[in-house]
Amino acid sequence: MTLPSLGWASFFEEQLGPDDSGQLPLRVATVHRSRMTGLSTIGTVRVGLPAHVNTAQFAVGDWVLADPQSHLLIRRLERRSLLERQTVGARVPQLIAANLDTVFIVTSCNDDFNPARLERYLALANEAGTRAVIVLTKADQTPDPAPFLEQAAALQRGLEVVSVNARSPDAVGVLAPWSGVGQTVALIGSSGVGKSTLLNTLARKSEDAKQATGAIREDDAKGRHTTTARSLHKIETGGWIIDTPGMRTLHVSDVSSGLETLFAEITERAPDCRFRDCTHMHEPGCAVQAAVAAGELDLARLDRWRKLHNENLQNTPVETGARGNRKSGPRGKFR
Ligand SMILES: Nc1nc2c(ncn2[C@@H]2O[C@H](COP(=O)(O)OP(=O)(O)OP(=O)(O)O)[C@@H](O)[C@H]2O)c(=O)[nH]1
Ligand SMILES: [Zn+2]
Repeated sequence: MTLPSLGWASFFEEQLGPDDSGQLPLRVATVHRSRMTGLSTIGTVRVGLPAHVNTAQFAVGDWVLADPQSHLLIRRLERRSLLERQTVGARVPQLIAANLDTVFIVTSCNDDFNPARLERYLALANEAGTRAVIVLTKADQTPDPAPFLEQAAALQRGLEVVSVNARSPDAVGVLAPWSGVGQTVALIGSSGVGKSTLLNTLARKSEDAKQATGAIREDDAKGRHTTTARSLHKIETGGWIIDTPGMRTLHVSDVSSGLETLFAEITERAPDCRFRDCTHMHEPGCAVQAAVAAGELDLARLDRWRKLHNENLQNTPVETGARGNRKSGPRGKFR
């Protein structure tokens, strides 16, 4: 395996200083409570963790530098993208996957299809700094997937949407544009939509994937449950795929820029409203309501935007500085 085939790019190379020469770059492949494994040019290795290091600070897909002999962790490189989510009661967000090029938001051509839920996933993917693709599974179980494709495509400007039978090898070809050598994707979506099935179809025929997952399983042989852990799998077409645990409830917080991208047709109109703090509900001179009245904007979509926008405001921590100045933490994808 070469570093570029593992997703290494100039973005990471540029972070190396003179002191880093000779150190071993590793791509984090699995993260457990007290253990991490990484992939490198030499295969799968267990990453040595210094005493003060908590594995919760790492995500599958991270790039780290390690000592070439002992494999002891030296430092993590800056991330190009980071998919994370806030879970109820947790102080810090849960890291889902790092350095992704694409998130496959998986849903199926049946009752699971739910625009409001897909919008939540889209907000998360946008905020992570990755491209989102909607993958509609179970296309073989509906007489016509076209209405699902059409509805999904309307959820965000320029959004790419594909439909597949996740059990068919044809899915590999359909998803190939995002699964080539050096590309990394993550799967997110509700339980039962076909994420595991898709993963198996995409990763099955690759000998490398068998080796990587085989080696990791061996490491876990002493009765530890590893099925819920996320891991990096090799795709037949050369890329890497990260499975994520099913998300039952998905609350949004800290996704303001993700929502702006998602609801561009609403947020772009706001500057034309008469009042700067217009809520687009009943104010005079509201450009958004005018668009609804003119039939250019779907009222249901505006309602869903408001719900997510309010939920995000409510859940996003705002530090209050001296004299009550509102001050938020640093945002953006470089963390
Ligand atoms: N016919 C058909 N069945 C599918 C397709 N995708 C998934 N299935 C079936 O749907 C069921 C659920 O698929 P899974 O892959 O387990 O779903 P999941 O998203 O991984 O679910 P969790 O592991 O609970 O998150 C399985 O019985 C699959 O065989 C598809 O495209 N076509
Ligand atoms: Zn308005």
